[in-house]
Formats: sequence, C-alpha cells, structure tokens
Amino acid sequence: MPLFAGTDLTCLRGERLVFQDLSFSVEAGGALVLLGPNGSGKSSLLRLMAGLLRPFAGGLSWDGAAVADDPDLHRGRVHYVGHLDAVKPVLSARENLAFWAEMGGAADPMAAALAALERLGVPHIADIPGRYLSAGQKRRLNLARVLAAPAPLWLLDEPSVALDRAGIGQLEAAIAEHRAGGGIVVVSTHAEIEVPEADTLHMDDFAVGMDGSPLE
Ligand SMILES: Nc1ncnc2c1ncn2[C@@H]1O[C@H](COP(=O)(O)OP(=O)(O)OP(=O)(O)O)[C@@H](O)[C@H]1O
Repeated sequence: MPLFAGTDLTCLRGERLVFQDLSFSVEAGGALVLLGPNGSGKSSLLRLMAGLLRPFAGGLSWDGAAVADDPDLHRGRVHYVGHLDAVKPVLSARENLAFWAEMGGAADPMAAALAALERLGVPHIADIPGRYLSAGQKRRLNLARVLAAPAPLWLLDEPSVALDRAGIGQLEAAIAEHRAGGGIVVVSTHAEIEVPEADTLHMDDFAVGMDGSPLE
C-alpha cells in the first residue's frame, strides 16, 4: 500500500478549474516531481497536499487513512516550503529557524537551527538579521526548516529558485537522506534539481481550460 496517495483530485481556485481527475501514489522513501508550465497547478497541488487547500473532489490518504478525517494530524506530518515564506526581518537567521524548530517539536530548537544551517552550507548567516539576507540566503533559511524538525512529508515548491549550484547540491543531498530514512518528498521544479528514481507528474495531463475543456 502506498504511504501517501491522492485519488481523482479536482482543484478549483476562485472560478477556475485548475486540474481534475488527478491521482498519484508514493511509497515510503519515494519522491514525486511535479512538472508543468506556469499556471498549470503545481503550487495548487502542493497546497492541497499540505492541507492548505481542500480538494473540490477526490481525496488524499496517508497510510490508508483519509487525510480529511484528521487534518490536524496531517499538518503535523508535513513540512511545506512555498514561494513566499516569510523571514522575520528583526530576528537572526538562527532565531527565525529556532522558532520553526520549536513549532515542529525539536527538543533543543537553537541547536537544531544551527545544525540545519550547517547542513545547508550557511552556518555563517546564523547571527545575521533576516532583513540583511540575500535572496539565496533567505531561500536556504526557508529550506533549512525541513531539517530543523522531523516530519515525514516534505512538500517543496520550486526550491531551487535563487539557489546557486552548491545550494542545489546540498538540497539534493538532504532530500536523498530524508528518503533513505523512509521520508517522502514532493517537489515542483523546472528540472533544475536531480531527484533520482522519482515518479513524475506532468500537470498538463490533468489541466482544464477556463471553459472546462482540456488545454491545447
Ligand atoms: N488564490 C487564487 N485564486 C484564484 N485563482 C488562483 C489562485 N491562486 C492560483 N490561482 C490560479 O490557479 C492556476 C494554477 O496556479 P498555480 O500557482 O497552482 O500554478 P503553478 O503551476 O504553480 O504556476 P507557476 O509555475 O507559475 O508557479 C492559475 O491559473 C492561477 O491563476
């Protein structure tokens, strides 16, 4: 049985039917890569998987149990890193991360924060206030959240944006390690990140136009 699955998902945003009849399944240690042009619904699907949006139709399951039966339990197993994650400008990078680590149940949030920054190659930004961080440093800080507290399901929305080659390599290594421990990763990308032996979902296959007809 797959650990994480979606069945016949339909996503409606505002008046727009974004995708329909979308199904996926991922085993423990597996990965799913979402591919598709701008506006094809990658972010919408990730938000749906995170429990931040409800499917208009269809449902998600974790270990055979419907996610909708206990949304709080599901949110506790998810690390979602979106496009617009906030970094608090007056807190240092380490304090920003410790806040998230504490929310995620880390035993020693400040130590977990520093360890996560080290894993993503930026221990030197630990004491720098958020407002002075570069775009790539902010991105690494947001991604470090997934390492600062354990959660089995990582949902990463275009994580390589603003990352340099070294940052992408560190992220790839973190994803591989997470999967080796039985974790699952779903990642939207324009193919900048290498995720070995991942299943691929082409959002175009499920997209529908404004009038309900399939997109050309
Ligand atoms: N809050 C919203 N209300 C209404 N429509 C929305 C909302 N957010 C997104 N949409 C629409 O849903 C569709 C899918 O958007 P989404 O952000 O999921 O695509 P994406 O594949 O992640 O795009 P990109 O590659 O540009 O990030 C788009 O047509 C978008 O305009």
